Amino acid sequence: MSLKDAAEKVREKAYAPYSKFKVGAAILGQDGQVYSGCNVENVAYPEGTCAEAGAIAAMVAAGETRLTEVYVVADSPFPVPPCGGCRQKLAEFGSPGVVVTMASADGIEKSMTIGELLPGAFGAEHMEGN
Ligand SMILES: O=c1ccn([C@H]2C[C@H](O)[C@@H](CO)O2)c(=O)[nH]1
Ligand SMILES: [Zn+2]
Repeated sequence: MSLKDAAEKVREKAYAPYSKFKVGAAILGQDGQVYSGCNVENVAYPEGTCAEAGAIAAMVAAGETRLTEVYVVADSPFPVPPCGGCRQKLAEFGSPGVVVTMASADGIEKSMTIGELLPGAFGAEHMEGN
């Protein structure tokens, strides 16, 4: 299944009774497998998790820790970029050149790399010597 199809399919499973904003994310692992996740909200609002985090958790649980492509879709009039926390999470497992495609519900797409989404990222190199 394509990343687009996987993201659209998992978006239908999103649990978003509070924001009513359903998001689906699919990532391609270096192993060639597609991993997907949706946002899962909670009545204690800060405990909700993003779609990207769910997809990353599925990938790591399957034993893969590198991602090579990302697709995110939301029920929005225009493509929605990952939140700040998800940018950092994506940067943990993907190189700066990895392309993140964001899509609106009616198929408008915008692509940016992880490096563009998170310039000047905090990384392991900043902790050298510790
Ligand atoms: O890239 C994004 C942006 C938002 N959300 C979720 C979090 C929350 O459940 C809802 C509204 O912010 O959308 C994601 O899953 N991914
Ligand atoms: Zn997020």
